Amino acid sequence: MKITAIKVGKVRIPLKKPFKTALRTVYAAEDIVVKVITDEGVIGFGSAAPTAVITGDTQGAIVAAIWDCIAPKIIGMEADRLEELMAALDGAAVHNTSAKAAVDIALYDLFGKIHGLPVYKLFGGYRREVTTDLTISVNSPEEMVQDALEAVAAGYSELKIKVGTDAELDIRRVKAVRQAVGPAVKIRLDANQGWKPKEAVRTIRRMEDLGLAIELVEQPVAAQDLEGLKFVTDHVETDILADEAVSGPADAFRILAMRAADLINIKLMKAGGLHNALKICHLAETMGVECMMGCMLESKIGITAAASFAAAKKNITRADLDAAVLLAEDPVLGGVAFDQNRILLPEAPGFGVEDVKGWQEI
Ligand SMILES: C[C@H](N)C(=O)N[C@H](CCC(=O)O)C(=O)O
Ligand SMILES: [Mg+2]
Repeated sequence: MKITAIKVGKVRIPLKKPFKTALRTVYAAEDIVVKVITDEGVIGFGSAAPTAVITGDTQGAIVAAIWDCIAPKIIGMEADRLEELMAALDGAAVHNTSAKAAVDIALYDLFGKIHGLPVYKLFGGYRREVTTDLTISVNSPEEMVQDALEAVAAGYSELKIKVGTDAELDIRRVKAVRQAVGPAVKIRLDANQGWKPKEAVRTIRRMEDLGLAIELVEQPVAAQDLEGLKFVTDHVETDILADEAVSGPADAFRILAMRAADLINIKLMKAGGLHNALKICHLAETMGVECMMGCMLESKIGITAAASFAAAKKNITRADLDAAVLLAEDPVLGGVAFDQNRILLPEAPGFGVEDVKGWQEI
């Protein structure tokens, strides 16, 4: 079965409320949706989330990379020659990880559909469901307490609290949330690069002294500052998770070799898709480092792909795959189902994605 066409479109999905981090404020997910089509009419669906402040990829850049570099390589290839397809994808351009992720996701969806296998089984089938946290945007302590209480009432037992705008205020934010939700709720923090290394150590140690029981702190310092990240990891008790510091397997290798972080956050948009996520996961497992599966602000296509991978692999012990529930609408037909904090994997072939409502071809 040959790949005969790649179609690219976009879909804009408003958020239930603004999503605020130390890096950006977002009001809508602006997904790029890709359809890889075969001569027998089978369609693989993929998607990309333009997150320029993290990956450098804008909507325009993603579309251009697919049209100019990836599509000319992929069209005409056999749809089930995955190894050759992934080599073509990686060789099509350097960087451009979101464009590669969109096509990689579509190719795995296609492969699963051709062979009648859900992708979570294809990658190892370790679990049939994944538990996700819910992210609390960085706001005033009062607003964050309100959001945290609503999240717990909605069934979330793990909260990812955004911090990183002001270390003193961050301590008050986390203290207020901990007091409000009680000791049973797991709290992880994401500073999105907002602190300097010594400031991060001071802040995390203060939280430790206050007994705030923080499970982990994600990306406390600038993405490129690996020495700073290691300094923080070496000087606090709390686990440190590398996010923006790890895009692809080569970054993961460097961080693992340096022992610069205790945990790694894999995201398909940073890694360039599932085939590179697999390399990161196995590198980390080899070094005894567990991974979280994370996401950008993306539609249920990307979340289904990420959840399929998280479910498949034993070494992925945490999931931050809440993007689809932060959206006010769900235009994707098929894919994962949500039951409070549980993400249930589809048993349909591929990712079980059938169509996307409101998809506008570019
Ligand atoms: C949506 C997810 N829970 C999350 O927080 N991801 C962020 C980046 C998302 C974005 O800015 O689009 C992260 O882990 O840093
Ligand atoms: Mg993060």
